[in-house]
Amino acid sequence: MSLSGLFNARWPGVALFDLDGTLVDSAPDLAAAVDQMLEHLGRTPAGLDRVRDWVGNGAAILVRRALAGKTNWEPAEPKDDALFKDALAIFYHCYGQHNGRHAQVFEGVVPCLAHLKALGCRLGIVTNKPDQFVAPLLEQTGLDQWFELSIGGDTLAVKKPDPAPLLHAMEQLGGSPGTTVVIGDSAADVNAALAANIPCVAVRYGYNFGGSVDSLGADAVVDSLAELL
Ligand SMILES: O=C(O)COP(=O)(O)O
Ligand SMILES: [Mg+2]
Repeated sequence: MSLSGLFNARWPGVALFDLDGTLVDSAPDLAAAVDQMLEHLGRTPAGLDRVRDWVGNGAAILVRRALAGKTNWEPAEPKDDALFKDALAIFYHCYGQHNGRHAQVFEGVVPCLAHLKALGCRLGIVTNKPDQFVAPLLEQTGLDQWFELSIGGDTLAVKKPDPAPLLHAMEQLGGSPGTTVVIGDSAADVNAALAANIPCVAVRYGYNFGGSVDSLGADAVVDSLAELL
């Protein structure tokens, strides 16, 4: 379906946005916190380019990947559990200090949100970022004014790619699969949208674990949210 076809059939409806890698380039702050955690544990820092590829499945998996030094982390041995718990606690502490410091709203985001709002759409965020970091980041970046609802990584018992957070947000905002669109940057978003049977737009400028978003099965793929205008 064309982009305009996808949207004209749905608006005014509900738009559910991913946060990290879609609305906000938060990887510099996440990388600073991951590297501080690794250094605290006596390990070599991973650096922004690697950490960017580890973002999108929530903080626990980000920390697992950082400890393993790779995206496809192996399930931890039982002996690693204490290390993982320590590492996660250190990460939360460090990210609490870095969250929002260098984060930038991506180009095209604000005009898109303004346009959808003017059409009467109801806007929500569905992110895997831990709940406690979501509101501070939205306030810091000024994005809080646009959204009626945000679902964080621990609002429900499951995260994307499980469809439940999208379905929950859609229902809260009075939408249905026929009047809702998901906008995200990674396989977690596209797979959640496919499982929820909600159309999905993928952005190319985000993280997506270092891979291309073109073949994930999104209904449309864009280089900027300004293309949705
Ligand atoms: O914390 C993360 O993994 C990022 O979450 P998001 O891409 O779902 O916003
Ligand atoms: Mg994302």
